[in-house]
This record gives sequence, C-alpha cells and structure tokens, in this order.
Amino acid sequence: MAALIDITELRFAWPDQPELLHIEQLSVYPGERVFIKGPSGSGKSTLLGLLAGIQKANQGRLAVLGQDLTRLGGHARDRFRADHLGYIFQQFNLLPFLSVLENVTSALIFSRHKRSRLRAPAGAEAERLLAELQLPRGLWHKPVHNLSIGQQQRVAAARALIGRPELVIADEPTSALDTDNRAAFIELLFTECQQQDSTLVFVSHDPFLEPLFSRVLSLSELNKVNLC
Ligand SMILES: Nc1ncnc2c1ncn2[C@@H]1O[C@H](COP(=O)(O)OP(=O)(O)OP(=O)(O)O)[C@@H](O)[C@H]1O
Repeated sequence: MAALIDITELRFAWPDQPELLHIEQLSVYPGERVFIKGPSGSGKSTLLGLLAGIQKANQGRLAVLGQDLTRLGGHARDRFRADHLGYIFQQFNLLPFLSVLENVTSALIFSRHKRSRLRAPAGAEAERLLAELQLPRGLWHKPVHNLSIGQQQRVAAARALIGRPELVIADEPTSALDTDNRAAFIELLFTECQQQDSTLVFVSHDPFLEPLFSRVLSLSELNKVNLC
C-alpha cells in the first residue's frame, strides 16, 4: 500500500533559529490514526504545519498523497491543503459572526475537489456531520461566537471533515475539555474518519488519549535534533 505521508531526511529551522526538526524517515499509511506526543516546544505544531504545507521544509522530502510539498510554491501548497486536508486548529479558527452551518461549508469555497467528493448537497452534508458529531440542531443557524468551547470544537471538526479530505490533522483540539468529553469527542472523530476514509494525525499532551490511537509517535524519539 502506498504511504499517505512519506518523509525522508526532512530538516526545518524557523528563520534565524537553530534547527528544530530533523526526521530521517516516517511513513503514515491510509486509515491510520496517529497520535503525536512530545514536550512543549518540541516542534509538534511545526511538524503539523509542514504536513499541511503552511510551512516549507528547508531540506528533504515530505510527500502527502505522493506530492512532494517541498517542491511546491506557496500558492500550490495552499491549493493542495484546501483540496486534500482538513485541519482542526488548537484555537479552532472559526469565523465568529458566521453561522455554524456557514462555518462548516466554508471549507468547500476554495476547493472544487472537496465539492466533487460530497455525497450529498453541501448543506445536507454539513447537517449530517453536525448531527453525527452531536451538535444540537437548535444551534446550527446561530453565530459560532454564541457557542461553548466544546460546541465550537464540534463545528471545527465538521469543517475539517466536510468534502472527505484524505488527511485530517488535529492540533490539541481537546485541551479545553474534561477527560470524559475528550474521549467521547475522539471516538466521534474516529467514526467519521473511518466512514469517509480520512487518515488522522492528532497532536496532544494528554496521555489518557494515547491508547485510543492505532499508532503513537514520540517526536523526541523521531527527531534527530537534540533540543536540550
Ligand atoms: N511562527 C513561528 N516563528 C518562529 N518560531 C516559531 C514559530 N512557531 C513556533 N516557533 C518556535 O518553534 C519551536 C517549536 O514550537 P511548536 O509550537 O512547534 O512546539 P509544540 O511542540 O507544538 O509546543 P506546544 O506543545 O507548547 O504547543 C518553539 O521554540 C517556538 O518558539
């Protein structure tokens, strides 16, 4: 089976800073649910940014779906991200004055590819995802700034999942929730990812979540740069 993510000799440093990441080899396969752990400042969010093409590696190969992102310019990486990735940010990055449904369907505006992968009209698909993620129907037309953190998290997940992206990336999306709600949210996320064949890469500090995943990667072990 071809790898969905394929990294070889990847090196990255933020401008005017010492090298932060050197990953010799990493392959992630379709359908995997990968948990990435590591101490604060070890580069977890930076690695996610590289996988999403927000940042570009200084050296090496980082291929997603066979496309080496280190060979693409900024515009092409933005296009690739819009078409093939769903991203759940730590702070969700929702558009506060748009409604819940508008936030979810906003992920389709810049991607014909995602629109073409919908199995139902956009509004119906957004409603299906929100229902699956157990967001009460009475909230669907409300501006997202009226929602609690846990509710906003579900909107952010639905926005990341719509259009069946091949890769879903989640950066500490559960940090504001209590332990029971974290596990319940992750189970819902797994179910949706499985149903729509999305591979999941999830970053968290929370050791309770680790056993839920099919694979656990420690960035401190993976990274050849000694940050101490
Ligand atoms: N936009 C940026 N510009 C310059 N340096 C950055 C930027 N983002 C992160 N860094 C630096 O890169 C290093 C790793 O940060 P990163 O956010 O990737 O770590 P992390 O493991 O995700 O941390 P945390 O668990 O605290 O979120 C830190 O030293 C940080 O200061």
